[in-house]
Amino acid sequence: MAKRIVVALGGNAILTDDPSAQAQQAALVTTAQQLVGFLNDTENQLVVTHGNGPQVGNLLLQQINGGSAKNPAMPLDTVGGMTQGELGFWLSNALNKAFKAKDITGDVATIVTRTVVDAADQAFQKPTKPIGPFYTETEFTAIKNEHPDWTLVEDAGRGYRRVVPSPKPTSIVEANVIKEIVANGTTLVAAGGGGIPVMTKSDEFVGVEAVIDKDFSAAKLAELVDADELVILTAVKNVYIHFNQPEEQKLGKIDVATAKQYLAAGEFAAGSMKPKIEAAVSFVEKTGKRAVITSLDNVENYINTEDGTIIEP
Ligand SMILES: Nc1ncnc2c1ncn2[C@@H]1O[C@H](COP(=O)(O)OP(=O)(O)O)[C@@H](O)[C@H]1O
Ligand SMILES: NC(=O)OP(=O)(O)O
Repeated sequence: MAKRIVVALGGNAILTDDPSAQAQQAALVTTAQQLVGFLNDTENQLVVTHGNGPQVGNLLLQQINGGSAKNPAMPLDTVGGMTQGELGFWLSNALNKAFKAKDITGDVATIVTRTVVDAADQAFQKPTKPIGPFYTETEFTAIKNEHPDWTLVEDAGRGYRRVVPSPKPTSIVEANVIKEIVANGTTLVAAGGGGIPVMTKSDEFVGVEAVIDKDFSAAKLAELVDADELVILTAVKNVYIHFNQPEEQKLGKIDVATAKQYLAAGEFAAGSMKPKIEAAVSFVEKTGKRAVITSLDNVENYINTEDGTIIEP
């Protein structure tokens, strides 16, 4: 049966060890070859969202370091929009290439997307979203002096990283347009980097300096475009409980109540698997449809065998 699918792409879909434009585009070519598996059923409709944490942080640094009075650094929301263009361009090219290789007809497009957030969101008081590069201890000290207003955190023994507020999406401005376009069979890249955060002020949209979690935006978008399935693609084929412990246990098909129990029991790491489960739970509860968490490498296998972590109503 034909499905409308919203996919959220994790960092490993785009960025390898090499942050050059060439390497990121090469990674996306492979990613797109895997993504088009979702179009094996030619009636399926596909919307792809993606992260932008490394890209938005890197681009912001280029702005700050290269800025001048005549060529000022742009604010974070605008830089987020710039990464939608950057990654949407690369991903559109990669999808067109994969379509050609598999004789898939249809158009590909990227839509600059604004995601509405709430000014009262507590996330503005506590930055949590890592962006840009990792810093060594020495770099950390220098950067703290240079940018005393930045919040930097230690990230799982891998170094220090700047963090910015990551409010929850309450709505997506372009959702109706996205729904209309995807319903007509165009494969869309949308809400990249979680969407550009905006608030409404006096009936106008204004940008907000934040980076929204793409898994939450994907869930919100999937809900608003009446998707049949939310697919969150990351580096692991399955979600685990007791992850990385001797008694770790792979999760296959589970119901949403069980997912919520595991969430409450603290089974999923904050900043990595927890937001994915929360996003999946939100979509399943709001729509009665299912959400899937699996790896890019497993897309074909998931489509054929339903192997992966599936959260059902
Ligand atoms: N309970 C868990 N089950 C599976 N993976 C987990 C779990 N907790 C943390 N992880 C880690 O979370 C990672 C996914 O989060 P992250 O790398 O932030 O996602 P993204 O793909 O969006 O960049 C997995 O690759 C895995 O290493
Ligand atoms: N915006 C966002 O969630 O980006 P990452 O997935 O790259 O952190």
